[in-house]
Amino acid sequence: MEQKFKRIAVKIGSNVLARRDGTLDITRMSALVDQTAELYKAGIEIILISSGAVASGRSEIQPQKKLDSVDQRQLFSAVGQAKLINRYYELFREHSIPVGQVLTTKESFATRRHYLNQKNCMTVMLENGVIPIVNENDTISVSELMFTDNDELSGLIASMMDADALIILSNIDGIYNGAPTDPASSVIREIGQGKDLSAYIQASKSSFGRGGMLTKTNIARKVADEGITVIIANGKRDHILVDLLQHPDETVCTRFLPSSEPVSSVKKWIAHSEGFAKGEIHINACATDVLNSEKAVSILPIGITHIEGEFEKDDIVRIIDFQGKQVGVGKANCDSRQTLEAMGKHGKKAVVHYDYLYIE
Ligand SMILES: Nc1ncnc2c1ncn2[C@@H]1O[C@H](COP(=O)(O)OP(=O)(O)O)[C@@H](O)[C@H]1O
Ligand SMILES: N[C@@H](CCC(=O)OP(=O)(O)O)C(=O)O
Repeated sequence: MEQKFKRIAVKIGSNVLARRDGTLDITRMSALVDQTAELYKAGIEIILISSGAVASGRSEIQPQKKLDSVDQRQLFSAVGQAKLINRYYELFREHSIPVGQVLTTKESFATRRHYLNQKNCMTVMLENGVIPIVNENDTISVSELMFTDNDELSGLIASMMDADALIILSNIDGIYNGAPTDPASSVIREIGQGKDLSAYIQASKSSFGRGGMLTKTNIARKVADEGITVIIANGKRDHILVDLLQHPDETVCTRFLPSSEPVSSVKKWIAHSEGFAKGEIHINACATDVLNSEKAVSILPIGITHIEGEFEKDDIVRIIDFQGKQVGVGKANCDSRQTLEAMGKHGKKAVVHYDYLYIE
């Protein structure tokens, strides 16, 4: 087998694992496990991000009274995740491959300490030949602080674990250049950097999914910009995983071409931490120009016009240009009070150092 990728993250969407009636499609799951085992035995390190907890719990339990959406998610995922991981455990055991469960929440990515702790957990699993099977801990996730869907989670995991590729398996062959149901539409096979896809994406999403194609494309672009190949393919197609790696040219999918410029590990974390930003740093036209140039520059007080919000040193802040457009995300080198004091002055230390600045 061609070994272009040494480490891959594979996201298996709810719709790949759920049948039309919401029950777990064991045949599909078993086929995907067989393929994962084949790749594993060929020496590829694999991290699975698997949805399906809510979908598999739904068919297991009939609530006594009508439940609101939060109660439903908590109840179904508590029951369903146990069922899901048990299935994976049994199916991988037939290949003598150990697996481990990693349940996480969005907040666990907020601080660098938590982030590195999770990274360490999965690194030690991979070093010991264990396949991590990751899902959101839906039982304790707070609605406002949930991942948009598991596409977002899979992007974070691929980035955190420095994967060479992220394969997102959905119930569709890739991104169509029109409505997927329109016979005139076809799958876009390759997407280069900076391509705007918004005109193609329909608001529709599949029956058990949470995010839809728009989140998939946004995440895919961001992750590819960090130098990771992203592939969107149909998890319901037989042999898809192995085909994608063995016969990439003949296998229908959408491939986001990765940036050739490497992004440091800490910048990857910052790039995905935007949701935790505590404040905004507004910069003037001159600072915007320098930031957009090829040069490696930090945000200095002289280029700052004003700030929004209160932040501490090491908090995540958004960088806003003179036209009000967000141009980046960074880790503050000082708190908001010190920034206000230094703002507009020459010869002061950087408010966001280049090493902790991710330009979009
Ligand atoms: N241009 C497009 N190309 C492909 N799929 C699209 C497009 N626009 C909208 N979609 C919808 O996105 C769905 C897949 O996203 P989603 O429901 O989030 O799946 P998953 O549960 O696998 O994450 C497809 O089933 C399709 O209905
Ligand atoms: N954590 C949830 C997955 C929710 C979700 O957004 O799934 P998906 O539509 O596959 O990205 C579950 O296991 O049911």
